[in-house]
Amino acid sequence: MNYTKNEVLLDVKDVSLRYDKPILRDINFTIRNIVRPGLDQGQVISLIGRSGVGKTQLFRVLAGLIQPDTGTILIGVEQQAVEAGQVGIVPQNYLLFNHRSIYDNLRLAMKHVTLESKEKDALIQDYAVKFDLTEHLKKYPQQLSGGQRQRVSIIQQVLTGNRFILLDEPFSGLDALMIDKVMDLLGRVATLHEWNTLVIVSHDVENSLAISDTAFILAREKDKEGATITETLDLIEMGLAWTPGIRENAHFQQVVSQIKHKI
Ligand SMILES: Nc1ncnc2c1ncn2[C@@H]1O[C@H](COP(=O)(O)OP(=O)(O)OP(=O)(O)O)[C@@H](O)[C@H]1O
Repeated sequence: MNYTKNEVLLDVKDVSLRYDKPILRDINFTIRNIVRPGLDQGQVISLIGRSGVGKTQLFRVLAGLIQPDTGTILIGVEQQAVEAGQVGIVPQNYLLFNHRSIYDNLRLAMKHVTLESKEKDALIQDYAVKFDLTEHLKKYPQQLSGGQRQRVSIIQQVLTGNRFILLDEPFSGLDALMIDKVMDLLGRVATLHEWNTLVIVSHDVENSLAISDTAFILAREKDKEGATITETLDLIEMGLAWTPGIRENAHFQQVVSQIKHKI
């Protein structure tokens, strides 16, 4: 596979968080800009851990929504400390306004984008065609299925212009067909711009690994409190990244089963 990993896009250093007990401990990882000749290849990273391990807290820290007790999160090529609003978030209960149409929801997402009104409209129409939403633009969120709402929610974050998008459990509550659709969508979002970086927080080992170039396993170590990164999987080096149909691959299934035993 012909690629290089260049500048740092996300640097998480010594992050810890505690409430009445330690939740996150010594979280350290770096995401670099992957460059593939002839492609706008973005980054897709998974943080995988079992229920209750601290994924949602890490999600909130990475999004700048809560301050960790120690550590720093630097984002973008400029490596600035993360602040709420700089990172697109797709939480489990998608953030859509129910009293506004899908078009208006998307339009609202572009509030701070410096484009003329006509250009914003053209961009929405363009994304709607690209991502199968044209027939839904006039509808209201409640008239859409969960999977369709999720697609709108992801596109909404793309339209804000944020290069980083954090997704909390993007596969939960979706049937197999919808999972394939969201995988396809995420893969396409990741190739819209080389700096686009998707960070998936999930307990779903198989689907998370299938879409990622890198995965970090979040778990508790024996006799230690608080979750930390216990393993890093470089799926590119393992020959398991960027391959459609990878879930059928025997080596991939072996890796999935090993990770399921470790979390
Ligand atoms: N405000 C809080 N005060 C005290 N403890 C909290 C608070 N919020 C979360 N916790 C604890 O932090 C731990 C991690 O919670 P978190 O929601 O991050 O887990 P999770 O991995 O996202 O789980 P799930 O997949 O089930 O949502 C849990 O033990 C939880 O009880």
